[in-house]
Amino acid sequence: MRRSIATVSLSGTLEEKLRAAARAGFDGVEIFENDLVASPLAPREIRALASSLGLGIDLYQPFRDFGGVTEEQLAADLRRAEAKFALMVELGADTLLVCSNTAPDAIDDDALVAEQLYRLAEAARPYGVRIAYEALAWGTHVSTYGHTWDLVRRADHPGLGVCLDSFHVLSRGDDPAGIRDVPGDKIFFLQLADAPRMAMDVLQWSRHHRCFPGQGDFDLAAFTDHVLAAGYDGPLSLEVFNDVFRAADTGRTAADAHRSLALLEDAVLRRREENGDGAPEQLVRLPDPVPPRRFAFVEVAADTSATAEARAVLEALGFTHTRDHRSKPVELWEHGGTRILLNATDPRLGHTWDRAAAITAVGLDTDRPDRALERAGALSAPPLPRRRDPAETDLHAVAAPDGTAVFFCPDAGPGDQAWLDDFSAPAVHHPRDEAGPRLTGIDHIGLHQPFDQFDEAALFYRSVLGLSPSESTDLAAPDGLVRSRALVHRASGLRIALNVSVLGFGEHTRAAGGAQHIALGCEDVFAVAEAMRAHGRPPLRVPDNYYADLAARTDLAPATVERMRAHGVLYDRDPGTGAEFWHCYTPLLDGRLFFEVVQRGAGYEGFGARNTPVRMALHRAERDS
Ligand SMILES: O=C(O)c1ccc(O)c(O)c1
Ligand SMILES: [Mg+2]
Repeated sequence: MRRSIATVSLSGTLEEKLRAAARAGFDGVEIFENDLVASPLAPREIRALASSLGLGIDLYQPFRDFGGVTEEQLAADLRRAEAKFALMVELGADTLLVCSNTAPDAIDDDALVAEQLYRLAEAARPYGVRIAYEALAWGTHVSTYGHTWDLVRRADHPGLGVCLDSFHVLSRGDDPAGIRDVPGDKIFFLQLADAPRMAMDVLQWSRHHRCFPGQGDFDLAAFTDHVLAAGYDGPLSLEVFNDVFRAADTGRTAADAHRSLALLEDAVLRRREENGDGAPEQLVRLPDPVPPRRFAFVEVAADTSATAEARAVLEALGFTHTRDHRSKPVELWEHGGTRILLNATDPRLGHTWDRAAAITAVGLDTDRPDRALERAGALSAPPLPRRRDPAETDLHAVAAPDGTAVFFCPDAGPGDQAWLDDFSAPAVHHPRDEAGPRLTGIDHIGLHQPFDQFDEAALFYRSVLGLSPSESTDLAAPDGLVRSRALVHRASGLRIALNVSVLGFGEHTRAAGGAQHIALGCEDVFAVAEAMRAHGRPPLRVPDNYYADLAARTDLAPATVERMRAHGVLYDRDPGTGAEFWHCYTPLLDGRLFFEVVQRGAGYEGFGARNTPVRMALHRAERDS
């Protein structure tokens, strides 16, 4: 379908916004009055610029506080409207969004509002302008789409219809299914915004926390499906008021926005097919997601100064340096099927990331790397150019928003990873099942995100890899709130945890790229901790206070708590199922990266988040010492 975006959703000047929207692939824009008023460009020049960029101006907005006013006020409003209609003719915009009245003294009289809307539509007619009437969730008397439709029906003017905005409908908990009863040709415009669930004043929620579809908690596929079922075939237009996007890079946000609509269209299409409803042909299908099976590897870049320590820690965790890359200074470290690549000298080798990061790449075992790449491309994540020798495996990779390279590794079954041939034959022969504690694989990775890329990153992993996001939680770190959100592939158990400093500053921002981590699964966390100690790299020591609290709030036996204390093992339990979780941490490597060792009891789905503030305080103390 036609894809549009309101200029309020992007940072920058009007001109920058238009250019970014066009570059991201949008067909049209909603022009916000503020953006136009502040622009040095004349309306005709804006129209010409938009047109040269291939953008239509699908809507002009907002026209506020109309309807339910005195006759005297109405005269002033109609005069104000005439000026906007004339402006819209210059702009080449034919739809004006009129918001429901939010003035405290608005008159609660439907007959009066309907009559005034009729007069407005009648005044717009000579200009070729139509009126799309939108219920703001905080409108004084008109706050629901059902009410706007009543009024529009009552006014009965061909140039008057409703504008549906998903935020205003879903934030109030209104049932969107009733939209199906509105005639499609009376739905003049559709605005889409998602939002995280928040218990707060709806105006503040709307003005600061909207996000793109797929980034929040609303079911926008169902919402959009209702609107299409009503017969609407106009633009899908994003209208997102968001404090972070207002400050973020315009081009990135536009690309993120466009990706969200591609994902939404695909979700609506699949939903309609599942329900046996016909899918309108304007809906574009994405290539199916290719489920990742497991982490093939995680690549860690360590500055030369940190490589010796990185090696020592990997050894203490039970890894063996088995092979070297044939053309790059990359070491392969293995423990059974768990693999870490240590990029020992040049962290930027062959990749294009633009910021120092401890985890520079992840490899995912996938059935069909070609299809995974195709889906990524359809979601505006183009293949990453790579330097490689002709003889080397042509691994497909895309860049995540923070620059982490995501490799799709062909996986024809255990032991058949072609990319391993790019490494020397094993230098030393290692028996497959060494004595010592067993790691069971990479349980998850934790990627700290730049302040303005958190929602974008979550949508990237969700859409490109088909992972399911959890709700985000805020954790009180020693120098600021850290927001955390997990993305999980339910069938394979592949997990990625994203973190961000909520206010954009704090220890994790000062340290280049923030602290990232690799969590290794095991069957016996105490045995791994013991082996780490034996190798001179014991887990971080956890304060006694933690264990005193643990003993007080759980029924763990004193001897068990003492054993945890002795090994630096932390604990969590799912309050619902009682499933348990044990974990311990290494110190920070190079101030940027740590390893975690986790033991998941059956059915435990979390990450021990309640212990994260303790861990952050420990790492901070260590860094400051
Ligand atoms: O927050 C507002 O005032 C506002 C204005 C125009 C809209 O379309 C909207 O959804 C909200
Ligand atoms: Mg709106």
